Amino acid sequence: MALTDSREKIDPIDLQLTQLLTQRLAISKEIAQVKVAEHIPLTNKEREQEVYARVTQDATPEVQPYLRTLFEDIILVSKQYQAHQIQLINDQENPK
Ligand SMILES: O=C(O)C(=O)C[C@]1(C(=O)O)C=C[C@@H](O)C=C1
Repeated sequence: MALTDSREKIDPIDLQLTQLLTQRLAISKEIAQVKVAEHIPLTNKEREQEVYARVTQDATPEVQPYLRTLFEDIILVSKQYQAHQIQLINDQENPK
């Protein structure tokens, strides 16, 4: 199969992933707002382990470690986004 054919198959998948990851980040932002309101820590390691277990459970052993790394990165970015949202809320509540 030609390289261009494979790349044409990847492109719509990237678009879907972008849409889904954007939705995921929007939910992450909602969670950040709840965390500020209810004084809950940003990181929940137990929840992260649950996510890794669920997303890898039906995967083949060959791709499992790659999915794990992907989701570690997704959660890392989710937490960076939450930290930024929390900072914005705190700045609004305590203007300098
Ligand atoms: O479930 C939460 O508490 C979240 O903030 C979401 C999320 C995630 O992106 O999946 C992010 C940070 C936590 O450490 C665990 C999970």
